[in-house]
Amino acid sequence: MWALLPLKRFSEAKQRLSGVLAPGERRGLFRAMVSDVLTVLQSHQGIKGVLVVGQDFAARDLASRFDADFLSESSLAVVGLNEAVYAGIRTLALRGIKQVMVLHGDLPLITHAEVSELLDTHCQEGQSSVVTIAPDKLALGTNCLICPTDADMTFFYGSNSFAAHSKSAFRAGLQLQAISLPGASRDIDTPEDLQALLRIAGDDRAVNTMHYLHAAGIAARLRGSSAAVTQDLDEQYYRVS
Ligand SMILES: Nc1nc2c(ncn2[C@@H]2O[C@H](COP(=O)(O)OP(=O)(O)OP(=O)(O)O)[C@@H](O)[C@H]2O)c(=O)[nH]1
Ligand SMILES: O=C(O)[C@H](O)COP(=O)(O)O
Repeated sequence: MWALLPLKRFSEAKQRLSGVLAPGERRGLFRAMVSDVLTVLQSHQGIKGVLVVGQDFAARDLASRFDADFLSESSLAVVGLNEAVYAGIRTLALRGIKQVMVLHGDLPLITHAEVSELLDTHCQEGQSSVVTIAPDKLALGTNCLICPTDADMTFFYGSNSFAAHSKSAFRAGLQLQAISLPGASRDIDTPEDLQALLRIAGDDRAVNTMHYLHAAGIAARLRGSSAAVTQDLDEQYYRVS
């Protein structure tokens, strides 16, 4: 099992946080969140390697710091996230890697135990015919997805991608499993997500991200902001197949 981490140009990352973060802060936060994800992946025995598919030097640099392989999008004729994911999976397939976990860089709360749970769930169901998805907290997006690298999957990252990937798995003749993972379900897209992160992070979760948010003064600024309305969603555990 390899992990595939698509990363867009750092200067363009996290646009939805533009209202509360300066451009440099968005880059800094993105870098810290990706570092948290790479820390978990690199220390996990079940993940044999990580391939970063990226667009700029910042992504290449981060990949090399975490001993991940790097695939430059400029060397490929691809446009956008879905084509980048497809190209990354093809690259892994050509190397003889059979299974891939695609995940996003904005999941600083993902834990080692959650990766284990995702892998165990996927592996116990005959890996070659199953797609396993850990969606976001509203079960709309696709935060982590495991599939065989030779699966005939079309990718639909964007709005409502969880439903679209479920259909894609069905069309490819694969069984879909969905698993709710509290940390991995919390991608950090909006100011409200950042507020929630500041409330719930702790222990050994999101270490780089929390350090950055405090060091850059963002935590203090956001905590003082009365504008943000925060609403915690149930972190209820569910599993469907
Ligand atoms: N390699 C690659 N990764 C991408 C591309 N577009 C998005 N990503 C990555 O895919 C994940 C989801 O991306 P988006 O939701 O589009 O962007 P975001 O930066 O998380 O948030 P917004 O800018 O607020 O939309 C992030 O980890 C991005 O870095 C792309 O064109 N190429
Ligand atoms: O399909 C998805 O899950 C989205 O492309 C993920 O990105 P976001 O959660 O950062 O919007």
